[in-house]
Amino acid sequence: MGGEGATERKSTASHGLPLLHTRALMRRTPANRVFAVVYLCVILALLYHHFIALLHSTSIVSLLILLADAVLAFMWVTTLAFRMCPTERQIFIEHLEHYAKESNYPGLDVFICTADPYKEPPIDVVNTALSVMAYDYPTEKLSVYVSDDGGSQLTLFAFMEAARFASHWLPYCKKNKIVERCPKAYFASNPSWFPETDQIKLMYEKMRVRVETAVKSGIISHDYMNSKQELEAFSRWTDGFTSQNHPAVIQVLLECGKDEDVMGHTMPNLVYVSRGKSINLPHNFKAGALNALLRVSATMTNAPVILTLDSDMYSNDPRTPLRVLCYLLDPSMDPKLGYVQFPQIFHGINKSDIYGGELRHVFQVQMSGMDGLAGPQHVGSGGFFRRKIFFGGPSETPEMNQDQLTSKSIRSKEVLAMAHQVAGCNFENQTKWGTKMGFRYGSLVEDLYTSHQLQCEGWKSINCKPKRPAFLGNSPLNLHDLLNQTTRWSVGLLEIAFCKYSPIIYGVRSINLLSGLGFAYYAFWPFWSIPLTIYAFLPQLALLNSASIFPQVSDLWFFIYVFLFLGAYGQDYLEFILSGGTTVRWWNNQRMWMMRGLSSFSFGWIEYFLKSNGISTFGFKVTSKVVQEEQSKRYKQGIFEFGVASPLFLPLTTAAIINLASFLRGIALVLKQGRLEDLLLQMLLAGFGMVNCWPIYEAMVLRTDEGKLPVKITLISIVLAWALYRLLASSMAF
Ligand SMILES: O=c1ccn([C@@H]2O[C@H](COP(=O)(O)OP(=O)(O)O[C@H]3O[C@H](CO)[C@@H](O)[C@H](O)[C@H]3O)[C@@H](O)[C@H]2O)c(=O)[nH]1
Ligand SMILES: [Mn+2]
Repeated sequence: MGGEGATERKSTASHGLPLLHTRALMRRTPANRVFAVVYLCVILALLYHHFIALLHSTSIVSLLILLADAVLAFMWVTTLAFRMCPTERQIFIEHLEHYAKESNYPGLDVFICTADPYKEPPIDVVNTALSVMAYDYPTEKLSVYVSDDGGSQLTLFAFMEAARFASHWLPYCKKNKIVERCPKAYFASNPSWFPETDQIKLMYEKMRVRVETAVKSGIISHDYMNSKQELEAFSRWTDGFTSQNHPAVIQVLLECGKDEDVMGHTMPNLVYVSRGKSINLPHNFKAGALNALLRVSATMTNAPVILTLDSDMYSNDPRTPLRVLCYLLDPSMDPKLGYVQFPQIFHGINKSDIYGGELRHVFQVQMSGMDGLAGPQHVGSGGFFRRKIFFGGPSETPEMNQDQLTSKSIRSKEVLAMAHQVAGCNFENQTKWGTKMGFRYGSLVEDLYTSHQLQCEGWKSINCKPKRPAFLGNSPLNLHDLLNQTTRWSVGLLEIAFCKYSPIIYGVRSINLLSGLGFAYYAFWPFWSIPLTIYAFLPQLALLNSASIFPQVSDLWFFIYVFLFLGAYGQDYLEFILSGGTTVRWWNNQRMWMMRGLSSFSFGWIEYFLKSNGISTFGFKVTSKVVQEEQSKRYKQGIFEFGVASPLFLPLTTAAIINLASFLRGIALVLKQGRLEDLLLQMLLAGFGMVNCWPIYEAMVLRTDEGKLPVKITLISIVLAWALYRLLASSMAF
């Protein structure tokens, strides 16, 4: 919301220099606070009503409804974190020159993670790397480290190609002041033409074809190797080498001060790292990869500032590091500031965002809310950290000494030997890595888990939300991938909710009450499945059995229900729209919230129990960034993609059938017995469910394309729906 906040009038800081940044509470804050008080009173009244009703007669139905409403009330309380102090900030990059010369800028080490050359095409990872290598930042201060958890020669090969192309691309961008520095995005955007444009485009295309051909065929032609050194690099893929079991491979592809671009300027460092892995040792997924990079980079450049990026999150603005400096170089900044977080913003999402993939609430609304407290959580990508925050709390960590770094070449034997040692699979044994140091182990959602613990140690963070997105990434463009991703998150979030650092116990005490609640909101995300499942099935099953379970229209409590529903939905809608969203996207977003609730969150619970009891090992399944053409066509048209016979769809289809059947039954009851008064709420609910389920009915009966719902799933869910109906009818629940 540009300009919503009343920005501070003051234009100079107390030391007389022009301000680097300002902050202000959003204008909606007082309204949010008043509404919260009113809403809280109504929630309490409803819970009191339930409680009294329970004293008179206890049934499974009344207990379940109480449970659902209690969880809803709890989740509402946690959202206070986002609504009490929503904050906006402004940055003045043009004032930076008053504070520091370029030569005094801190070093910046960029970490890019990739894990699978078939799900994350190496050419895309290369694009991400090129986009940050071309940052408007002093080149000698910039290093890019790529972590390849797939341990793949294909990725190394792609980066050798990238290093060569970079020597043309970087000077081209800087000379022509290109804003779009991710080559793929640049060439797709119909760029303005410069004398060298055609030539550069041809080079890019050649590189792309070589890399893609290598990935397709699995063969890396030696004809492309320019030096003996490059050839030798591949000799480390010996016979026993697998992605899960191999020694560390580190290859310096570009060295600052040694390698030059075609104009004779130095290049930034570019280092390929595939940390050592052993099938007998846990590797802790992305958190493990990032910790290996923390150590490897410490042996080489040890920059005081670190940027983490996912393989698909390319830079969309070359001046992003300067924005961060506006905070880090401000002498009046709170020394506890540990990291600056940019929201994740996605490209390629269809107009109506059918899968709610933009996560607008998280990135555009809630992070601004947390910004007014101790600061937003880290979201895995687009976080600029002070390196020292990974080594202790703000009071324990002095500024790191940069002089200890030798001036040795990062290609020297000593440095490389050290780097290989710290990237080995055994290095972390009996150390504090993952517990007190680096990214923390113990949750599949390592970003939330780590940032929560960092804030508990006293570190603070800032949300940076420039108009032009700093980074652009991929969101799953297929329903099954999206539900799988949410299931993984659910497992990781429950690991946080139930660990000894649970935000609801530890966080609320260590950070502050509201921030703790904000972290709890995410950790307890899978809890949405409880009220959503109850409200998607119970009133409808009661309706099928002709039983009324809600107050009559003439009853005051009827209006309480209506107020609570409209109040929550209305506020949610307003926040979505005020942050720049559209009504259609909001509608789809709430639909996906229900779908996630019924499917992913519930499966997340199951996986979590299996995992925590040692029955199964649920790992980090990387989301695929490749989509088939037909699928992508349907996605662009806004058609839901089912296609596979996945159990993840079963709760959705079963709910769709039950809501439809109960709505029809309700109509019959109204027509035959005139029972609109006592069944209205249930009918409204079933009707609302039906409208939301429309794409499911379509996929069940109307569609013939590959993305329709497999008949098997429809049949199983009919049986399930029937069984549920019979079960409840016979259990005398009503
Ligand atoms: O063993 C692994 C698994 C994954 N990754 C990397 O982790 C990143 C995120 O993986 P992705 O499959 O894209 O997961 P998402 O669910 O899309 O990621 C979101 O959720 C993750 C936590 O679950 C965060 O780490 C991410 O930053 C956040 O974007 C990618 O760059 C992967 O290469 C690894 O490096 N090693
Ligand atoms: Mn991702």
